[in-house]
Amino acid sequence: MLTPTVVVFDLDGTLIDSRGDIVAAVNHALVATGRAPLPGQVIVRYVGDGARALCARAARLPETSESVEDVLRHFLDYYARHPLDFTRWMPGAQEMLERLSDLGDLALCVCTNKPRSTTDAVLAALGVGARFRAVVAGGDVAAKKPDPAPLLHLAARLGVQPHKMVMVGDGPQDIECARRAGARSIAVLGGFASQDELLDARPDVLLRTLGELWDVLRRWRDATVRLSTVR
Ligand SMILES: O=C(O)COP(=O)(O)O
Repeated sequence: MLTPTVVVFDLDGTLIDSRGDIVAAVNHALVATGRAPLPGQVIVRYVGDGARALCARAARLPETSESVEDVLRHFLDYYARHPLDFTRWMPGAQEMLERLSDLGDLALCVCTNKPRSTTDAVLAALGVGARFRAVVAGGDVAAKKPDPAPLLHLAARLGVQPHKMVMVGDGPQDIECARRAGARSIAVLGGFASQDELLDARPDVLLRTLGELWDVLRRWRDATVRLSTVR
């Protein structure tokens, strides 16, 4: 087993708790297009497959319907203006990012299905854009997670083999994307997916919070050092 050199984070539900802002933006879009707002706990169940899928599910439209465009436009416009009204770091996320950045020899990246405009707005508002070597957002490549394409795109951009990457995420989309790309996967509880959904996705490791990530990476690193000494 090789030590990972690239740690790729999912954004929504993994690094940030963005539920409040997503719900506010969806409800703004629903009302602006003449629809009734939905309870927050209904909307959060629709998150994970990108903004178009989210808007379509909330507006009860097929994703291919042209009417989704209107809802999506209102959603994106509102979210770009309100990226951080309610959004907070997930437990342990900010400290873990700082600790891993200080290590210096790991490339940190983001791979999110969130659209590029809202991803940029949120990372800029949090003041952490510069911590990431690369960010791939929804729409940057043709397919979204769970397709392996976004992660393979990152691997090519960084010039690393996918098996040297680890994808850290709160959704089955993240785990499947990692497996299909040939990367390792770490699931974190507390985000948008339930524990059962995450277990069904068969991650390599399941964490309660991001605070536990350090130990996992250290153990992989120690195991690699021991193996190379044996050889
Ligand atoms: O916007 C989404 O659908 C989910 O975004 P994520 O990939 O960062 O979880």
